[in-house]
Amino acid sequence: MEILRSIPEMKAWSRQVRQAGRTLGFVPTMGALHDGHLSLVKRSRADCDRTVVSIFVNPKQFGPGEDLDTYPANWDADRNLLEPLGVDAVFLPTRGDMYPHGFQTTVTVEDLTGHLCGESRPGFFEGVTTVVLKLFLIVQPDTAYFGEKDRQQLQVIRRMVEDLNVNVSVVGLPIVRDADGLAKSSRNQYLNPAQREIALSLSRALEQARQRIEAGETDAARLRREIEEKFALHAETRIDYVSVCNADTFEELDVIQDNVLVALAVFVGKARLIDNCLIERVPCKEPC
Ligand SMILES: Nc1ncnc2c1ncn2[C@@H]1O[C@H](COP(=O)(O)OP(=O)(O)OP(=O)(O)O)[C@@H](O)[C@H]1O
Ligand SMILES: CC(C)(CO)[C@@H](O)C(=O)[O-]
Ligand code: BAL
Repeated sequence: MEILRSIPEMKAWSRQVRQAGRTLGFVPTMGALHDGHLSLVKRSRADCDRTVVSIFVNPKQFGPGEDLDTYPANWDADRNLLEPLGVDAVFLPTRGDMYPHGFQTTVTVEDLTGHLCGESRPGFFEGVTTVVLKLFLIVQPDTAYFGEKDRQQLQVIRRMVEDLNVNVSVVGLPIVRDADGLAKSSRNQYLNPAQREIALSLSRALEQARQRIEAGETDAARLRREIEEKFALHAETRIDYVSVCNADTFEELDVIQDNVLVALAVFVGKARLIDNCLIERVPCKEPC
């Protein structure tokens, strides 16, 4: 497994892959890897001749007071997870190389970022799209892999790729969970055992919401309220948002309809956790 620490090294490696006529899959991450990341890597390995993973904790997507300085990092553990999977290269750029003195360009995707995480984390998606476009231009992959846990991020990146004619296919992959339902997340490392138990409320609330929708609930406001009430029970939780929205535009719904996303962001202790559930078809009210 090649360890590429500079942008010129990464570009040269990628050029060789392309010149040899091989396809290149890319998995961008912020490290502290878990089975969610590894599912993206495995899919890239299955689809592409070569796979590169980047690990870069991107300061531009963290707001003031967020956890940039404490974000979990463990390069040795990450390396031990990636090597046995047959990853060909890991790109580990430095902050100074990615954002040298004088850097002043930002990529903005407009409407899609006005909801959910974009609304509660101002500047977050500009940080994400700016770094992802930079990474795409440096790595020059054929295909890039992202998780549905960050569904809004996935759709924002798809929009950017479409709008800017970026020559990368974007693949979204399902949320990987622990056996008890908790969505894998690097920030789960912040949770103590009691908080981890409380964090299960996210996936449980989403599962109950799915059941309510499948049983015919159409009132989005009532469903939001029911979910919010579940979290009111826990002193250690603070809701960032509860959304019942269109899964592609992220506009809030009044009446639940096909392609609905129920999405949550909740602080458990200092960990801000997100999770979601997509329901493509809701039951018909009238005979259909
Ligand atoms: N549970 C998961 N299932 C599938 N993909 C995931 C999962 N968790 C993260 N990913 C994906 O891995 C990629 C890198 O994400 P990132 O490094 O931010 O990890 P994370 O666990 O989401 O971190 P955080 O705890 O900060 O939210 C993203 O495309 C993200 O959607
Ligand atoms: C896509 C990404 C690697 C950009 O920093 C990050 O937002 C993430 O890990 O989801
Ligand atoms: N997976 C999203 C990265 C972040 O929360 O900054």
